[in-house]
Amino acid sequence: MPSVMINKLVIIGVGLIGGSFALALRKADKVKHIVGVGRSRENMQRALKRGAIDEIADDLPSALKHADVVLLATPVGQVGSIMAQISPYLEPDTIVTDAGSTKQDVVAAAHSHLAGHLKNFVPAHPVAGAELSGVSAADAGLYQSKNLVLTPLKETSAEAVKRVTELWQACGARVSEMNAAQHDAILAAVSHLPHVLAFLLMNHVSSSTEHDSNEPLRADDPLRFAGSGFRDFTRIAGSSPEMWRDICLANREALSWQIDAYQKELTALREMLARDDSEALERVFTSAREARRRWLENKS
Ligand SMILES: NC(=O)c1ccc[n+]([C@@H]2O[C@H](COP(=O)([O-])OP(=O)(O)OC[C@H]3O[C@@H](n4cnc5c(N)ncnc54)[C@H](O)[C@@H]3O)[C@@H](O)[C@H]2O)c1
Ligand SMILES: O=C(O)C(=O)C[C@]1(C(=O)O)C=C[C@@H](O)C=C1
Repeated sequence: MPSVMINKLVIIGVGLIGGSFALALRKADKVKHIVGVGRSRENMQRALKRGAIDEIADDLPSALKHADVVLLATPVGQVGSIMAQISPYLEPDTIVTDAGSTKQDVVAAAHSHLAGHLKNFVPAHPVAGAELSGVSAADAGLYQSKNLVLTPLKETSAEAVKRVTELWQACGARVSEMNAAQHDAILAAVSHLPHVLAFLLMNHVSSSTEHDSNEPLRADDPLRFAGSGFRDFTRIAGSSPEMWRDICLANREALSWQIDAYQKELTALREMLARDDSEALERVFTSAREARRRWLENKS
């Protein structure tokens, strides 16, 4: 792999994901100059200070001039309007990629707004992250040994896919490809449903306690007695509400399917309790424990 792979990288949305991409490529010595485009001046100053970017963009036309690669790393609900804004200023050879957690919506937005640029558009999703947001949480090691899924369009050129693959590999990621619908169906099960469950469990337990959110927990508040199991299950309820609003709406069909299927599992378990069915309960828990053991052994 050549050492410097890109002269000018533009990151639109320099938060956890965009900032980590920048820091990882810098660490690997693969990029010369990084320009950040942001919404909050404060976060962009932080990105400069952390060394994630070299320059805060003054305007899109000058940011995009001579750009080799543009990464869209804002919440997915913003992606369509950003594509429409950048489209007039993209140079023919500039590769555009993204990091959105959903892919069918991003692909549809590209068809609407980047129609003349599809051969250089490479949709991507790093399956790595945290419940933290903003560039302060960015980490050069975030993508190490993590999955990165590409969902190229039929128009995307093999050369553009190769270049984006090399960039993510330089960040330490394991790159694979699938189509956008398959991606969204899989991620609904392993990422979107778990986040919804964590948010709802947190609300369910805390709303039953009815205290002022600024006051310390009351002596009889159930949350005072929540242990590490509750903490592990709800870690991801600390995630960005804006980001998860956009993900849930973008992938509503696959997510709704998962919610219905999960609801059936809950109903079945509720019936086992009602009929005092200890064998069925133990069977459910055993098969879950086995499935988790197999997953951890095989995921490497
Ligand atoms: N957090 C994760 O675990 C994770 C993992 C994989 C992919 N993703 C995806 O990556 C993307 C970014 O997520 P994140 O965790 O880095 O979020 P983040 O909140 O840390 O960063 C997003 C940044 O985008 C900026 N922004 C928002 N709208 C903008 C606009 N219109 N123009 C310019 N900047 C704008 C925000 O100010 C923020 O700095 C999302 O699409 C998300 O679905 C997140
Ligand atoms: O580790 C976390 O906190 C995450 O939520 C990361 C996580 C996930 O695994 O669900 C969240 C959303 C992304 O699109 C990819 C990764």
